[in-house]
Amino acid sequence: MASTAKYIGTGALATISLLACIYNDRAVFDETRKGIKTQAGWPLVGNLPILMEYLMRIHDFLLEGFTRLDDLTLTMSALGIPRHIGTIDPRNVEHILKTNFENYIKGPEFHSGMLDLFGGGIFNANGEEWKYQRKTASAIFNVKNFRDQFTDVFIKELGIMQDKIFDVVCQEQQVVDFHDVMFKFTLDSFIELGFGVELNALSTKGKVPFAAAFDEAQKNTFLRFVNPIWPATERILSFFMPWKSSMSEHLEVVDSFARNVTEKRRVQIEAGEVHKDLLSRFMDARNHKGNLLNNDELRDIVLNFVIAGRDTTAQALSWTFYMLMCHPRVEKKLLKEINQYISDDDINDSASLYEKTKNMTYAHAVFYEVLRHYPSVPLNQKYALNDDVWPDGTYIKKGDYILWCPYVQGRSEKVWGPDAKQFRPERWVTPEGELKRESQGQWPAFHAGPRVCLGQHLATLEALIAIIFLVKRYKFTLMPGQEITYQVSLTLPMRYGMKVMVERRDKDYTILDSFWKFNP
Ligand code: HEM
Repeated sequence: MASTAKYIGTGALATISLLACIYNDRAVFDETRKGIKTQAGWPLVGNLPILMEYLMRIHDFLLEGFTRLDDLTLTMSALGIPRHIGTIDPRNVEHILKTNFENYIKGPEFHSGMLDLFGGGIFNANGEEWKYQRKTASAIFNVKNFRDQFTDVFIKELGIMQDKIFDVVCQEQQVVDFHDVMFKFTLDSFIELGFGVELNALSTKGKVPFAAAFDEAQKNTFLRFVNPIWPATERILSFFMPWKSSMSEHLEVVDSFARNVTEKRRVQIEAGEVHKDLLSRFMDARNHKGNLLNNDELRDIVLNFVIAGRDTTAQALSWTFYMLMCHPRVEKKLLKEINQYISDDDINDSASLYEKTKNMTYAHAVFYEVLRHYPSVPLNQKYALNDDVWPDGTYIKKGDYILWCPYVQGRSEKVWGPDAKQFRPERWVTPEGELKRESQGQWPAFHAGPRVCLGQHLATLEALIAIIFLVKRYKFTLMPGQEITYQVSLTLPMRYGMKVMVERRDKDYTILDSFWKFNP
């Protein structure tokens, strides 16, 4: 008996050693990919350990990888994770998203990890299921709505932000989490625009339960992409850490929020109310099978549009103010442009504000430069349906997962030149003073091609109006001693928020002086 066990043990060891010799830099049974620079890993497990080690700063880990291998396309193999080929080459990105977009879909791994939170909603859908959602939603993103309705809502919510938060913080010389305020602003604005619900997050102390659960659910969803055994891990975590809310508890909270939104609307419709927003369009629409949408489908629509409308813009605004606080030269130049274009009367006049904002070159340049450094979707993935050859000659096989990395791309000197890491909005302005747009392949902050962000003009308008309003009225200063970094998630939130001190620009005393007397 003992000798049988010994034979089995020796055989197993010999097999593992042999496999380790063959697969000495990659996951077991993974083939090498000729012609693609490869990040070498450990025998048998490939890059899995290093991925786990650097998970919480994955975007910088990838940036270091691309810089070290000195190439715009690379691959790595990791045990349990399908083969991924990553690129930051603008020509390849353009090819994947535009020229040959039909070959690249949201893959099965993406789909299953996202399913719990996003269901069959637009971010997780392919083919006809995606098409009907895109078409239905497109109808509300028109100039008339932008000019007449959206700007009004943004101004109203900014007024609440001013009265309930920033003016109070100024007066009471408190510190406030700017990131949290931006999330409340975009949540209130989008829930009202899209679904006709007044959530009043800006008037609520602390985090709204829906928002807290939604953030955690998104973080867990991202972690599923780098954890091949996530179903087991999530179950084990909830067993051993019962005091921590589990993924299913977070999902319950977001689920009931989304279902309440549609239920409320059904009651309103029965009472004879007429609505013409995103929700009403989807309630009247037919899905890809020709049926009216059921409650599950409507739940997915609501949640997909909340992530689209709330998170991305709140994050972009937060990173914008972080950059402004770190670059006083840019802030000064932006304030000059704002004061040149926008009078105090314009601030409350939607039509005038909308028209004037469109012509503010430097404000746009600041926003684009922020999205180059901090793209709200920092990393993205698709799945190749068929073999393909990218413009740089990379051979893609049917079934490969491909990645493009806007965070890495924006900071790459090979893509943006030697000053890539500098925050310099001037790069977006031509010598004639016109706004310069780079190709979508070079700057895919809003994606590109048929699946380009549907809300890019809405987001830009919302962000610019908020920037104008806030920069004109307040001077923000970073609370010292805090770490500002990103949270690894599907989008790019700030991991610990961003604490700021606030002064009104129209006051002739500085609150910061007195603040420091109390907090030396
Ligand atoms: C700064 C703000 C924003 C940024 C940077 C941004 C960026 C993006 C990106 C990168 C995608 C592609 C995601 C993917 O499928 O992989 C996307 C898709 C989308 N975005 Fe935005 N977005 C922003 C704001 C908004 C807003 C305010 C809305 C309003 C509803 C919106 C609606 C959408 C929709 C519906 C899609 C899916 C398009 C499709 O698959 O056909 N976005 N966005």
